Amino acid sequence: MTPSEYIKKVPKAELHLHIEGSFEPELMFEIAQRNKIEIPYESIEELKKAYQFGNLQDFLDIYYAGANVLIHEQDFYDLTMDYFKQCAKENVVHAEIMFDPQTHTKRGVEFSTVINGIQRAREEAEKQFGISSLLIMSYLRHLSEDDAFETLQQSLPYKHLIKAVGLDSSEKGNPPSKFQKVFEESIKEGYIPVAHAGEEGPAEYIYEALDLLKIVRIDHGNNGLSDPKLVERLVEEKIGLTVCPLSNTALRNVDQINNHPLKKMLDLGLKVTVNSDDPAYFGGYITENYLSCIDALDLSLKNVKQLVRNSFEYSFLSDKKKEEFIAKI
Ligand code: HPA
Ligand SMILES: [Zn+2]
Repeated sequence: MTPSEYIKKVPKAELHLHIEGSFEPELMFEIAQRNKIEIPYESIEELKKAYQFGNLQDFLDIYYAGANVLIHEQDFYDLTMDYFKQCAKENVVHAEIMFDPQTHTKRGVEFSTVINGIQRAREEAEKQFGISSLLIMSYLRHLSEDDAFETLQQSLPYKHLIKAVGLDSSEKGNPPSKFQKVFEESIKEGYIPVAHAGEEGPAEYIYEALDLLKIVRIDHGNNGLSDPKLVERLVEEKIGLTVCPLSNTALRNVDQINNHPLKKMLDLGLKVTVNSDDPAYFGGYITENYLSCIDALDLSLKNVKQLVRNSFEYSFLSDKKKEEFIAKI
């Protein structure tokens, strides 16, 4: 079997997916219409043409604007259900989904509206497709730590539905150290800590995420490669890295897919996984991310099997569940 044939069929897990980043233009237009919200594009085609990004901030501006049309519980259900339908098509059997409450609460949408819509879709996906999932509540790092504390408070009635906390949005100038206290408190509440680090920011931010936020998995982490001592530590401490190849090229953190460091990271013994990040904006869901790398980096079947295995190994599933899934790959 070729690596491409294998990846299309094998059951896999996705560990880095922003639900707001899976908002396809078709659904965005539909929801905008039913909520009577104007979007500044004439058509789906015109909107898609705007998806040209020079950096992370260019993307975030469009991503937050797109999320503006999400108002009702049903909107969050539809958004999440669309993602699960795609998972079912691609044989993604487990998904660890990030959501950004502040993107919505800042606009006056209740925390409960967001999480109830997402939760209903999770239950439906489990029932309809047998897909397992968990939630990572991500704090927006361009906002203040006090703001993140408020979000932590709002989440507490729903603690049983949320597995982990994350840190996303504009990385440069918003180091992990800014959120040390809220992560400490989040851990006390029982949330597992993860953070975006080393996507655009320096290796120093990865050290901060490890040492100050006590994170157990890093989202992206590419820029850690600039520091051999850090690489050694990440390997030794078995820190999972949720790498997102098509995101990296779309946001110009990597100039072209042929130069993506995924293979190098694997060869160094880093615990890398492949993920889609914001698939509606970056040109492909998880299978497409794998296929691009298989093609451009000439990944072997052994490489791809390792990546799929890592996607379960570095998930937040119980050891028993991990074993059950890994037995099927
Ligand atoms: O790729 C990303 N990076 C940082 N923050 C984000 N929020 C959504 N997607 C991203
Ligand atoms: Zn991300």
